[in-house]
Amino acid sequence: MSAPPRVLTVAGSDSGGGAGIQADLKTMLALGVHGMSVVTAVTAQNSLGVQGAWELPVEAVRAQFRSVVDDIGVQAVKTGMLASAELVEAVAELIAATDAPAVVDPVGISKHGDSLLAASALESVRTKLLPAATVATPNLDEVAELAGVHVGSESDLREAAAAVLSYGPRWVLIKGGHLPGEAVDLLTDGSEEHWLRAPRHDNRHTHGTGCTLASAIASQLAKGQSVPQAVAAAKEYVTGAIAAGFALGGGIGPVDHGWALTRGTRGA
Ligand SMILES: Nc1ncnc2c1ncn2[C@@H]1O[C@H](COP(=O)(O)OP(=O)(O)OP(=O)(O)O)[C@@H](O)[C@H]1O
Ligand SMILES: Cc1ncc(CO)c(N)n1
Repeated sequence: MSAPPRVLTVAGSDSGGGAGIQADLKTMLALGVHGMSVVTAVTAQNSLGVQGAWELPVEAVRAQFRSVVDDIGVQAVKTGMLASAELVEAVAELIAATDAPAVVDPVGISKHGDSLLAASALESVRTKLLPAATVATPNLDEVAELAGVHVGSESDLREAAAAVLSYGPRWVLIKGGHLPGEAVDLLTDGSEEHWLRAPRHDNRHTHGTGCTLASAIASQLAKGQSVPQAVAAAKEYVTGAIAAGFALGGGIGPVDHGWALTRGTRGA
């Protein structure tokens, strides 16, 4: 049997299983690629928030990356929580030296407002990580932090995209998920523009949406799709996962990564 496309996530572990490395690997399984991981940090996390976070040494991150790339090879890379300036710079160097496309989710804070990136790392994200990205996928808080653009409505998304593109990613996907109304995102490379729209699901169980979307894009790129095709397919997948999100613990539950695999199989 031929091997499936291989996708590598470079991200933090979420002990609750809804975001981070765990969301990435589940998404990759659901989309038919072989998922692999470089762990950058370990978080103690659940539906209520982040109770603790510990970074791995930069050497451990480099070694994991080299082990995967030198032997197994990758068709796409996704980055998520990178925690510190030192890790951001090391990962930026590693992905810039790899031929595979890189989807960079510039994770800043969790849905509960817990910081997952040191303030001192923002400049390295702007000058080292974003230039190495094939697609950068900031949410509205990350656009404000990185580029100083405050998006209050859909009409501000173009300005936000232009500001992020000025740091050098090939494409940017601005996620308008935090705006009221339709869930609208803008994908552009500065010449083409693609507006992605989905109905807003009135479901508070949205832990892991951003990680899931970025991993889905990387999975579709690894299968050989173009960036606009990969983003459209990923948007469809994350919308289904949000619609099926479920309550766990006492706070915000996860999206359902397996929604398309398990329909009708969750009974007794
Ligand atoms: N309630 C919702 N209904 C439908 N789509 C949504 C909803 N909330 C977010 N989305 C979509 O989910 C995707 C992820 O966007 P979002 O803005 O939630 O990412 P994020 O803030 O980075 O997530 P995370 O919580 O993982 O950091 C986008 O395509 C967005 O439009
Ligand atoms: C480890 C990790 N990465 C990313 C997110 C995104 O919010 C999170 N909550 N936790």
